Amino acid sequence: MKNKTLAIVGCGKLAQIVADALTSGLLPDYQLIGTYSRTFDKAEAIAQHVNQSNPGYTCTPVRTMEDLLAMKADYIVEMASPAALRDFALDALQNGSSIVTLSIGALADAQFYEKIRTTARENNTRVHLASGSIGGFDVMRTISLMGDSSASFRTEKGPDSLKDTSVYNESLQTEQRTVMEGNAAEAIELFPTKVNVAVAASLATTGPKNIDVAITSIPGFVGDTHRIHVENDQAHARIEVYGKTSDIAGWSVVNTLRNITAPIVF
Ligand SMILES: NC(=O)C1=CN([C@@H]2O[C@H](COP(=O)(O)OP(=O)(O)OC[C@H]3O[C@@H](n4cnc5c(N)ncnc54)[C@H](OP(=O)(O)O)[C@@H]3O)[C@@H](O)[C@H]2O)C=CC1
Ligand SMILES: O=C([O-])CC(=O)C(=O)O
Repeated sequence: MKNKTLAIVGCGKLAQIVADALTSGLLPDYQLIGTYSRTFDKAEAIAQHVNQSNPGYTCTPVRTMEDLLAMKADYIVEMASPAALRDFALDALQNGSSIVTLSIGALADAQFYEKIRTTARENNTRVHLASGSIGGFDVMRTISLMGDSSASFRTEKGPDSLKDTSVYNESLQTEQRTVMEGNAAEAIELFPTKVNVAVAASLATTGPKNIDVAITSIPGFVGDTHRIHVENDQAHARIEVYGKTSDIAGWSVVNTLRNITAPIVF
């Protein structure tokens, strides 16, 4: 039975994975009621896709964020960018919509994080951080809860995925190089849409300014490998996730939505 309403912000590649999960029956508890994207045609394409797959289904593409908020969906799935999450999240939470987000980088800003936390609590809404291209939040949180811990985050990627960034130059096509070293707050500043995972791991462990982050470019490498290491004097965990594409991040949204309504929760 469809007892939760859903809206999507950001109708790109990963939104298509969620739309396909809806039409293939993997999200039976949700009714997609609205879509919004910077480019209206993309919001329309996702809405048409779900409407056509199920006669009688009504998902409405909208032209503004205000129109989407007015739908008061139970859950808004954000798959646009950290900047987009910053723009609408507080209004959505005040308006009674909970959020499932992939653009966790926005929460590296401690003041924004705190505003989100208090607004969600005051309005009885929640923000679900999808595991995205990593995972293991449970063990990261558990070890961090136990007491003094340290955490590191290492990413290996191919040079092509850095092409639209300030660290890119042609020499990366032939030379392996660590293009960024610092913490997660610095990483998301340098790569505003590409290292949500580093911020997510930091929030689950020692915080954006206290996790040691390095990003290495490897010639010819396809996809991303993320390695997280968290430890205290009692426990020690290593999490390694390889994604050939970012599809795993779209699927993690499907998994998060299923967990929200599941009788047995992982
Ligand atoms: N946590 C994680 O592991 C991961 C997180 N991500 C996050 O997910 C986001 C989406 O990824 P992906 O689907 O691959 O990217 P795409 O570029 O394919 O899709 C993003 C869509 O969002 C739209 N959009 C961008 N900004 C806004 C805005 N302010 N308001 C409304 N719509 C907007 C885009 O614009 P338009 O409609 O004009 O095309 C585009 O259609 C990434 O930007 C990143 O922040 C991605 C991968 C992994
Ligand atoms: O897909 C990935 O490997 C990571 C990514 O884009 C992000 O964290 O935003």
